[in-house]
Amino acid sequence: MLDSKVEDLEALAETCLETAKQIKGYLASKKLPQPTFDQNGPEFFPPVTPEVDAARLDLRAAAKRLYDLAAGPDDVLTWHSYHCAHDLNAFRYVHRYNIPANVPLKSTITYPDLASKLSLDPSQLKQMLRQLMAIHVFHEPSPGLIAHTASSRLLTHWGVGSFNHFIAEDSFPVAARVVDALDHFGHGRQEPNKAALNYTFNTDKVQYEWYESNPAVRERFSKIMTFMSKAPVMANEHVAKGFDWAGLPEGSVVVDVAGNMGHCSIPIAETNPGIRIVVQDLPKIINNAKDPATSVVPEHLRPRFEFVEHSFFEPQPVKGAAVYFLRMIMHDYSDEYAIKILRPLVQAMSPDSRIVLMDQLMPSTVGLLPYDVERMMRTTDLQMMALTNAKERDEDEWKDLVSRAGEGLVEQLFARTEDKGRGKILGIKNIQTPPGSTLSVIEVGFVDQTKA
Ligand SMILES: C[S@@+](CC[C@H](N)C(=O)[O-])C[C@H]1O[C@@H](n2cnc3c(N)ncnc32)[C@H](O)[C@@H]1O
Repeated sequence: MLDSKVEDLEALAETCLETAKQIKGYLASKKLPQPTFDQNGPEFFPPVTPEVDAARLDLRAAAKRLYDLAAGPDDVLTWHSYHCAHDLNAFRYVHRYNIPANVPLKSTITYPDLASKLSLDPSQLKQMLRQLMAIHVFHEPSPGLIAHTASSRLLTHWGVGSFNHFIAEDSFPVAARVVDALDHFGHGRQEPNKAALNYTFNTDKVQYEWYESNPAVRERFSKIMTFMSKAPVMANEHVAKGFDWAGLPEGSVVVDVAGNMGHCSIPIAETNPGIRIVVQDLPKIINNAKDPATSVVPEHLRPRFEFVEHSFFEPQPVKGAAVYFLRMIMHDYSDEYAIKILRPLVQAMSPDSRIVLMDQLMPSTVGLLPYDVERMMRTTDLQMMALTNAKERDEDEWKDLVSRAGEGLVEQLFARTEDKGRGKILGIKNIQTPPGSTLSVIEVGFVDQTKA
């Protein structure tokens, strides 16, 4: 990984050259296409070896640092921020008026023709699209003619397009109101319905309830979730690798708490034939999950899956499960509410039950992770604040959360054991980050206080 302290222009340029050669050479040796902005190029960077992936991360980090140093200290404060604000605005315009689908894929269109097709003002259309052309989204093969690039073509992709649409239309206005929301509701509020989303849309509903009453947003969000669960950094396959599922006794029950359609438990069930899965979620989701027409669980696994309506704020009906598994749930909630979700689980646990959390593990400071990985994690952290007053957590924050969730409950649970649970607390037993995953697997159970 590129040393986050390197500032020497030549050293950075050398990293760029070395890694560029490594990547180009690898792609050529595998007869894979070279990166291009051309609309006929590949939609996504092809899957490569972990070494080439690491070279890509170094190249991006070095090139970005080189760019920033060459630009000077004022640029990030002035032009960079200026560009970001208006790029997002232009993306919003592009989605609002369905421009990507109306630019021909194999030919070009003039500004007046596209404007007349969509009842837009040709001059404003040109202003907006030319802003995006600077970042390789649409281009003009000759003056006045609009054509797609690889990126603008992807705006019509079900997953990437929905992601970009959600950022521009649904997140950008909310992000702009975070500070206003803090002023309005007060700093450090824990309630998930006193966040910037609530301030922006003047609603008391929490994020998911609000999406329920806005089908277009819900649709975009659910497409993003599906798309992200296929993205290599968040792929379901990592679930099977981060915890010793095979070490659970035959017939063990794993409760996938707020497991949506049960997609994350598929790799667990697939690789561990002795495990039964109970997927819990809200009624509408469970209806879809159960329905063979919409189920995502392969038919041969269905006999080992049970789908149950259950709100995680209520007492947990499955007692003494081997594992209570929560993927991407804690990061939706502030500490106060995350504890309200964890405590019913602790009350249902037996002494050897575990809670397995799968979420981001934030680095303890900045610069410890590859630049782009850290950027993704920090931006997600702020997105959580904007949506529900929540956050991503580092190891100390996870430890603190977990031990508070167990306070006062451990003694009752161990009442029938010889040592009465003396000196035990709910704590972290292990943390693993599967290679290539931005989510870590945090194993929680009863541990000796002295070892926590
Ligand atoms: C970010 S998704 C995570 C889904 C799944 N665990 C995954 O990793 O893909 C959050 C899930 O929490 C569910 N949810 C929201 N509020 C809930 C509640 N009170 N009780 C149970 N599930 C809830 C949503 O329906 C959604 O399926």
